[in-house]
Amino acid sequence: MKTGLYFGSFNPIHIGHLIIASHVLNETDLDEVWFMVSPQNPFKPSATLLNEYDRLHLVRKAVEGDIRMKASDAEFSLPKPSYTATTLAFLSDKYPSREFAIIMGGDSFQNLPKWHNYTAITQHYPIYVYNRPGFELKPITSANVRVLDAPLLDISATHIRTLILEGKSIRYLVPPAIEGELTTNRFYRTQKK
Ligand SMILES: Nc1ncnc2c1ncn2[C@@H]1O[C@H](COP(=O)(O)OP(=O)(O)OP(=O)(O)O)[C@@H](O)[C@H]1O
Ligand SMILES: O=C(O)c1ccc[n+]([C@@H]2O[C@H](COP(=O)([O-])O)[C@@H](O)[C@H]2O)c1
Repeated sequence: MKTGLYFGSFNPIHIGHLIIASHVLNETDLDEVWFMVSPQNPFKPSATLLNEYDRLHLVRKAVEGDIRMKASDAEFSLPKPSYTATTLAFLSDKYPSREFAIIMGGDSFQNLPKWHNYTAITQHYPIYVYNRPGFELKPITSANVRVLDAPLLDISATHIRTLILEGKSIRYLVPPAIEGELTTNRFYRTQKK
Protein backbone atom coordinates (compact mmCIF):
# COMPACT_ATOMS: atom_id res chain seq x y z
CA MET A 1 0.00 0.00 0.00
CA LYS A 2 1.47 3.37 -1.03
CA THR A 3 0.22 6.34 0.96
CA GLY A 4 0.75 9.99 0.08
CA LEU A 5 0.97 12.22 3.15
CA TYR A 6 -0.29 15.72 2.53
CA PHE A 7 0.78 17.86 5.50
CA GLY A 8 -0.81 21.22 6.10
CA SER A 9 -2.54 23.66 8.39
CA PHE A 10 -5.67 23.45 6.19
CA ASN A 11 -6.91 26.73 7.66
CA PRO A 12 -9.31 25.99 5.96
CA ILE A 13 -9.02 23.18 3.39
CA HIS A 14 -9.89 24.43 -0.14
CA ILE A 15 -10.43 23.02 -3.60
CA GLY A 16 -6.72 23.62 -4.44
CA HIS A 17 -5.80 20.95 -1.87
CA LEU A 18 -8.46 18.54 -3.16
CA ILE A 19 -7.55 19.00 -6.84
CA ILE A 20 -3.89 18.39 -6.01
CA ALA A 21 -4.69 15.23 -4.00
CA SER A 22 -6.90 13.87 -6.77
CA HIS A 23 -4.32 14.70 -9.45
CA VAL A 24 -1.61 12.85 -7.52
CA LEU A 25 -3.87 9.81 -7.12
CA ASN A 26 -4.71 9.82 -10.83
CA GLU A 27 -1.18 10.33 -12.13
CA THR A 28 1.08 8.40 -9.73
CA ASP A 29 1.14 4.93 -8.20
CA LEU A 30 -0.08 6.19 -4.80
CA ASP A 31 -3.15 4.28 -3.57
CA GLU A 32 -4.43 6.82 -1.06
CA VAL A 33 -3.84 10.30 0.35
CA TRP A 34 -3.93 11.17 4.03
CA PHE A 35 -4.49 14.84 4.86
CA MET A 36 -2.28 15.38 7.91
CA VAL A 37 -3.80 18.28 9.83
CA SER A 38 -0.98 20.07 11.68
CA PRO A 39 -1.93 21.77 14.95
CA GLN A 40 0.92 24.28 14.59
CA ASN A 41 3.27 24.88 11.67
CA PRO A 42 6.64 25.90 13.24
CA PHE A 43 6.92 28.84 10.80
CA LYS A 44 3.38 30.22 10.75
CA PRO A 45 1.81 32.63 13.25
CA SER A 46 -1.16 31.20 15.11
CA ALA A 47 -3.24 34.43 15.20
CA THR A 48 -5.52 33.39 12.34
CA LEU A 49 -5.44 29.68 13.12
CA LEU A 50 -8.76 27.97 13.80
CA ASN A 51 -8.45 25.29 16.49
CA GLU A 52 -7.20 21.97 15.14
CA TYR A 53 -10.40 20.04 15.92
CA ASP A 54 -12.48 22.41 13.78
CA ARG A 55 -9.92 22.25 10.94
CA LEU A 56 -9.90 18.44 11.16
CA HIS A 57 -13.70 18.37 11.07
CA LEU A 58 -13.71 20.54 7.90
CA VAL A 59 -11.14 18.25 6.22
CA ARG A 60 -13.23 15.18 7.15
CA LYS A 61 -16.33 16.79 5.64
CA ALA A 62 -14.43 17.79 2.51
CA VAL A 63 -13.19 14.25 1.77
CA GLU A 64 -16.34 12.42 2.89
CA GLY A 65 -17.39 9.88 0.28
CA ASP A 66 -14.00 9.72 -1.47
CA ILE A 67 -12.54 6.39 -0.37
CA ARG A 68 -9.07 7.37 -1.68
CA MET A 69 -8.69 10.17 0.88
CA LYS A 70 -8.74 10.43 4.65
CA ALA A 71 -8.15 13.05 7.33
CA SER A 72 -5.58 12.26 10.01
CA ASP A 73 -5.19 13.66 13.53
CA ALA A 74 -1.90 11.82 14.12
CA GLU A 75 -0.07 15.10 14.88
CA PHE A 76 -2.55 16.07 17.61
CA SER A 77 -0.87 13.81 20.14
CA LEU A 78 2.71 14.70 19.11
CA PRO A 79 4.72 17.64 20.51
CA LYS A 80 4.02 21.14 19.16
CA PRO A 81 5.04 22.83 16.94
CA SER A 82 4.41 20.09 14.38
CA TYR A 83 7.77 18.95 13.02
CA THR A 84 7.23 16.81 9.94
CA ALA A 85 10.36 14.67 10.52
CA THR A 86 8.97 13.68 13.94
CA THR A 87 5.58 12.74 12.48
CA LEU A 88 7.17 10.69 9.68
CA ALA A 89 9.26 8.71 12.19
CA PHE A 90 6.11 8.09 14.25
CA LEU A 91 4.06 6.94 11.23
CA SER A 92 6.79 4.71 9.78
CA ASP A 93 7.09 3.05 13.18
CA LYS A 94 3.32 2.62 13.55
CA TYR A 95 2.69 1.35 10.00
CA PRO A 96 5.78 -0.69 9.06
CA SER A 97 4.15 -2.31 6.02
CA ARG A 98 3.11 0.95 4.39
CA GLU A 99 5.23 2.95 1.96
CA PHE A 100 4.93 6.66 2.58
CA ALA A 101 5.55 9.57 0.20
CA ILE A 102 5.02 13.29 0.79
CA ILE A 103 2.92 15.70 -1.24
CA MET A 104 3.65 19.43 -1.02
CA GLY A 105 3.26 22.72 -2.85
CA GLY A 106 6.19 24.67 -4.27
CA ASP A 107 6.10 27.21 -1.40
CA SER A 108 6.69 24.48 1.19
CA PHE A 109 9.31 22.76 -0.98
CA GLN A 110 11.27 26.00 -1.34
CA ASN A 111 11.58 26.21 2.48
CA LEU A 112 12.36 22.53 3.05
CA PRO A 113 16.12 23.01 3.75
CA LYS A 114 15.09 25.18 6.75
CA TRP A 115 12.91 22.43 8.28
CA HIS A 116 13.88 20.59 11.43
CA ASN A 117 15.99 17.51 10.57
CA TYR A 118 15.16 17.93 6.87
CA THR A 119 17.71 15.40 5.60
CA ALA A 120 15.83 12.67 7.51
CA ILE A 121 12.86 13.62 5.32
CA THR A 122 14.64 13.95 1.97
CA GLN A 123 16.71 10.79 2.38
CA HIS A 124 13.85 8.47 3.28
CA TYR A 125 10.68 9.68 1.59
CA PRO A 126 9.88 10.47 -2.04
CA ILE A 127 8.39 13.95 -2.46
CA TYR A 128 5.73 14.88 -5.00
CA VAL A 129 5.81 18.61 -5.60
CA TYR A 130 2.93 20.55 -7.05
CA ASN A 131 3.98 23.92 -8.46
CA ARG A 132 2.48 27.04 -6.98
CA PRO A 133 2.21 30.44 -8.65
CA GLY A 134 5.02 32.77 -7.56
CA PHE A 135 7.37 30.07 -6.28
CA GLU A 136 10.42 28.87 -8.13
CA LEU A 137 11.40 25.21 -7.66
CA LYS A 138 15.07 24.93 -6.80
CA PRO A 139 16.36 21.33 -6.81
CA ILE A 140 17.51 19.68 -3.56
CA THR A 141 20.21 17.17 -4.46
CA SER A 142 19.64 14.71 -1.61
CA ALA A 143 15.90 14.45 -2.31
CA ASN A 144 13.92 12.02 -4.44
CA VAL A 145 11.58 14.58 -6.01
CA ARG A 146 8.93 14.28 -8.64
CA VAL A 147 7.51 17.55 -9.94
CA LEU A 148 3.91 17.08 -11.05
CA ASP A 149 2.95 18.32 -14.46
CA ALA A 150 -0.31 20.05 -13.61
CA PRO A 151 -2.00 23.41 -14.11
CA LEU A 152 -1.21 26.11 -11.55
CA LEU A 153 -3.97 26.90 -9.07
CA ASP A 154 -3.93 30.41 -7.68
CA ILE A 155 -6.03 29.56 -4.62
CA SER A 156 -4.98 30.01 -1.01
CA ALA A 157 -6.49 29.70 2.44
CA THR A 158 -5.27 33.25 3.16
CA HIS A 159 -7.41 34.62 0.33
CA ILE A 160 -10.43 32.59 1.51
CA ARG A 161 -10.06 33.94 5.07
CA THR A 162 -9.89 37.50 3.69
CA LEU A 163 -13.03 37.01 1.61
CA ILE A 164 -14.90 35.73 4.68
CA LEU A 165 -13.71 38.66 6.78
CA GLU A 166 -14.92 41.07 4.09
CA GLY A 167 -18.32 39.33 3.96
CA LYS A 168 -17.73 38.13 0.38
CA SER A 169 -18.62 34.81 -1.21
CA ILE A 170 -16.27 31.82 -1.07
CA ARG A 171 -18.49 29.68 -3.29
CA TYR A 172 -16.50 27.37 -5.62
CA LEU A 173 -13.28 27.93 -3.63
CA VAL A 174 -14.25 25.37 -0.97
CA PRO A 175 -16.41 22.27 -1.39
CA PRO A 176 -20.15 22.96 -0.84
CA ALA A 177 -20.16 20.66 2.21
CA ILE A 178 -17.81 22.93 4.11
CA GLU A 179 -19.07 26.27 2.77
CA GLY A 180 -22.22 25.76 4.87
CA GLU A 181 -20.21 24.78 7.96
CA LEU A 182 -17.99 27.86 7.68
CA THR A 183 -21.06 30.09 7.45
CA THR A 184 -23.09 28.41 10.19
CA ASN A 185 -20.21 28.42 12.66
CA ARG A 186 -19.08 31.94 11.69
CA PHE A 187 -15.49 30.68 11.32
CA TYR A 188 -12.94 33.37 10.32
CA ARG A 189 -15.54 36.13 10.72
CA THR A 190 -13.44 38.11 13.18
CA GLN A 191 -9.78 39.01 13.05
CA LYS A 192 -7.99 37.49 16.05
CA LYS A 193 -5.29 39.61 17.69
N1 LIG B 1 -2.96 26.43 -4.77
C1 LIG B 1 -2.00 25.57 -4.37
N2 LIG B 1 -1.12 25.05 -5.25
C2 LIG B 1 -0.16 24.20 -4.85
N3 LIG B 1 0.01 23.81 -3.57
C3 LIG B 1 -0.80 24.30 -2.66
C4 LIG B 1 -1.87 25.19 -2.99
N4 LIG B 1 -2.53 25.53 -1.86
C5 LIG B 1 -1.91 24.86 -0.88
N5 LIG B 1 -0.88 24.13 -1.33
C6 LIG B 1 0.01 23.26 -0.56
O1 LIG B 1 -0.79 22.56 0.37
C7 LIG B 1 -0.06 22.34 1.59
C8 LIG B 1 -0.89 22.84 2.75
O2 LIG B 1 -1.12 24.20 2.50
P1 LIG B 1 -1.86 25.18 3.50
O3 LIG B 1 -2.80 24.42 4.35
O4 LIG B 1 -0.88 26.03 4.18
O5 LIG B 1 -2.70 26.05 2.45
P2 LIG B 1 -2.46 27.52 1.99
O6 LIG B 1 -3.54 27.83 1.03
O7 LIG B 1 -1.03 27.69 1.55
O8 LIG B 1 -2.68 28.31 3.36
P3 LIG B 1 -2.30 29.80 3.80
O9 LIG B 1 -2.77 30.72 2.70
O10 LIG B 1 -3.02 29.97 5.10
O11 LIG B 1 -0.79 29.87 3.95
C9 LIG B 1 1.29 23.05 1.41
O12 LIG B 1 2.23 22.06 0.98
C10 LIG B 1 1.01 24.03 0.29
O13 LIG B 1 2.19 24.27 -0.45
O1 LIG C 1 9.22 20.22 10.29
C1 LIG C 1 9.42 21.44 10.09
O2 LIG C 1 10.42 22.05 10.49
C2 LIG C 1 8.34 22.21 9.34
C3 LIG C 1 8.53 23.55 8.99
C4 LIG C 1 7.51 24.21 8.31
C5 LIG C 1 6.33 23.54 7.97
N1 LIG C 1 6.21 22.23 8.32
C6 LIG C 1 4.97 21.51 8.01
O3 LIG C 1 4.60 21.74 6.67
C7 LIG C 1 3.18 21.64 6.56
C8 LIG C 1 2.67 22.75 5.71
O4 LIG C 1 2.31 23.80 6.51
P1 LIG C 1 1.25 24.91 6.10
O5 LIG C 1 0.99 25.64 7.37
O6 LIG C 1 1.94 25.72 5.06
O7 LIG C 1 0.06 24.19 5.60
C9 LIG C 1 2.65 21.58 7.99
O8 LIG C 1 2.35 20.24 8.26
C10 LIG C 1 3.82 22.02 8.82
O9 LIG C 1 3.84 21.45 10.13
C11 LIG C 1 7.16 21.57 8.99
